[in-house]
Amino acid sequence: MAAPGRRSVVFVTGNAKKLEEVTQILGDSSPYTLVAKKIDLPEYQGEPDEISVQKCREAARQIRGPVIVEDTCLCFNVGVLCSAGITLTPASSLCCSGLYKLLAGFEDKSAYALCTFAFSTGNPEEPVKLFKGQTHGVIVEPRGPRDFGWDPCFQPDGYDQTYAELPKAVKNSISHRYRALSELSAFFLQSNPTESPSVPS
Ligand SMILES: O=c1nc[nH]c2c1ncn2[C@H]1C[C@H](O)[C@@H](COP(=O)(O)OP(=O)(O)OP(=O)(O)O)O1
Ligand SMILES: [Mg+2]
Repeated sequence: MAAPGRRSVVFVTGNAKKLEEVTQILGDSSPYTLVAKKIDLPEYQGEPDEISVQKCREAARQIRGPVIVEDTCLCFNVGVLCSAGITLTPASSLCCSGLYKLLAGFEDKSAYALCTFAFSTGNPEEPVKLFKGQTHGVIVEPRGPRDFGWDPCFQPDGYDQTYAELPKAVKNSISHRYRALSELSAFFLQSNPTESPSVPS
């Protein structure tokens, strides 16, 4: 239930761990309330921006109103295979140890997690807005709990623990998702309340 005076917007995701983190990061002080809707959206292919726009348009079509989606990619910096780096979406197609082995032959184990939130007003004529966050790190042999995707094999720069080993509060204060959510929150804070997203409660 949305707090009085606070705007609500539907967040479409099929990933419970993602939703859990988003809820923790936003806390009580966020300028909007997310109303979660569990829908498995298609896994689009393409550049991260394109994927997010397509995903958001489809979510808006289904919800018929203002909607947010989020897409996360793990991007590798190995320049040898492809100058633009390789992007795997979704990372679930590769288990964590597979991910490490994939890079075994490469000296460059650097990578970054890229999170993109996409917002649609629900009007298909209006452009989808994107809000992005990146966290740089290295791919390591998996360490820590294996309950969230590639967390055990991503070690953020400046830390000697993987995302999976770090306390949740620490991951949530440096993560790709945290950074992208800061951008999204700034947008909602700035946006004119009369034009801001709202859904019937
Ligand atoms: O912080 C993260 N730490 C580790 N792994 C993560 C994280 N965030 C996403 N992931 C995994 C889940 C999925 O295997 C892939 C992204 O795919 P992605 O399409 O964004 O997520 P999803 O399909 O699970 O949920 P959704 O319904 O929101 O599309 O990377
Ligand atoms: Mg997905």
